Amino acid sequence: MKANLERGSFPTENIKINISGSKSESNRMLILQAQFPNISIENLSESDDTVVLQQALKILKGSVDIHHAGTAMRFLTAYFSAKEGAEITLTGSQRMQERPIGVLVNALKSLGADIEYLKNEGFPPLKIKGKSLQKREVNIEANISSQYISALMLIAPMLPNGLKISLEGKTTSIPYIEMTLSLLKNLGIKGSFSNNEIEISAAKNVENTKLIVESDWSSASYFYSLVALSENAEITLGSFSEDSLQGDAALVQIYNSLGVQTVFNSSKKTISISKKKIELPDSLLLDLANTPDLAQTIAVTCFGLGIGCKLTGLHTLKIKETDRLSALKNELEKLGATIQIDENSLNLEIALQIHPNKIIETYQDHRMAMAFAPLSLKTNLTINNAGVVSKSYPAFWDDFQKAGIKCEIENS
Ligand SMILES: O=C(O)C1=C[C@@H](OP(=O)(O)O)[C@@H](O)[C@H](O)C1
Ligand SMILES: C=C(OP(=O)(O)O)C(=O)O
Repeated sequence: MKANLERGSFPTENIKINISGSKSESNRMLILQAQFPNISIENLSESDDTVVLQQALKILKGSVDIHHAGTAMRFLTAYFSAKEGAEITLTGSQRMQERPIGVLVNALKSLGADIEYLKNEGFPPLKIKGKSLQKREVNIEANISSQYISALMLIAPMLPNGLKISLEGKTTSIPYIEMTLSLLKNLGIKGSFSNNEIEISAAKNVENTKLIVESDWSSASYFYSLVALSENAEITLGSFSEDSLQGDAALVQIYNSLGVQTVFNSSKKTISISKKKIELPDSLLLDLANTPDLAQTIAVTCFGLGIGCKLTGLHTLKIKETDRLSALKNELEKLGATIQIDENSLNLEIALQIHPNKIIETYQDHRMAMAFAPLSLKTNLTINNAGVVSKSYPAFWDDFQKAGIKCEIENS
């Protein structure tokens, strides 16, 4: 499937788009609901990553293919390890088999888990035999992926004595750890996170609780980019609130410096984002270690605006759906950008023009497709394998068209 995007101006009248639930919140809540079936969940994410996790939680024995879903892979590895009677082979896409999981597997093994590598040491597929994990203390390297830490936190209530997790090195993607802690606390489970130490209590049951998933701020980023690249547009997005659990709500501040103003309507749970005329910086300097999923959106917005950016804290990007730093460099260069990357940063220079009619490759990464789409306000472009968006945002192309973007979807 290809998306052919025709250069067009984004209309100024108010458009309302409802974005589905956050995949990060949804996938945590599903793991908690598997432990506490009296929890109900509203506004669950429609993402492939959530659907695949929900399906996997229905079985206790057999084989599960979680495709490209990182959180599902990491959370299920921990969950099945601690689930007595589980006998599961956990595998995923070719790329998933290249995304490291050794740090989490070692931590679980040190707690007593029975996990075997079926191909390469340190990587999926895994064979897991669930059992009661008796130990209560674990050390883990914290600078590779916060998902390993959230995975341990999510199973802590299942352990007889809860869990004390000591984090080693510089912790990355911290807001995702805080999100996990907040969700546990919402259920009345005791927990704390300070000075590189996390403690979570055991819990046999929790009160009947309705959890409402806030919509996905990472998905909202593509509309922020659209508004930033427009002449004069306003768009209303639901359902969002000012006290989000998602670190990517940092968009509000980041895009403010790119000329996008956000107004919260707390009674309707919506945000209205609109273009305001400001003097743009020549170059934007940002550390994205807390918000790695925004890196592609921001780099492409800066390129489209004709400003530079220096983005740091990007050391986790190489092990995501693709090597996102190389993918960004390749595709932005096609469009005329001058860009340097290293292990953890990206430097984009000011571009004076954008080459038209280019074909953007997506590297099986949903965020490559969605991050480049708003550039259609500046040039004609084609996005290859545009269906990748379903990993986090299946309705993306429909919503994009609803927003007034001229887009022809070619099924091939
Ligand atoms: O816990 C989560 O829901 C996530 C954590 C982040 O990963 P890392 O901690 O690996 O950076 C983020 O990139 C991913 O999309 C979702
Ligand atoms: C990195 C991502 O997801 P995951 O690691 O869960 O596959 C993402 O959605 O950008």
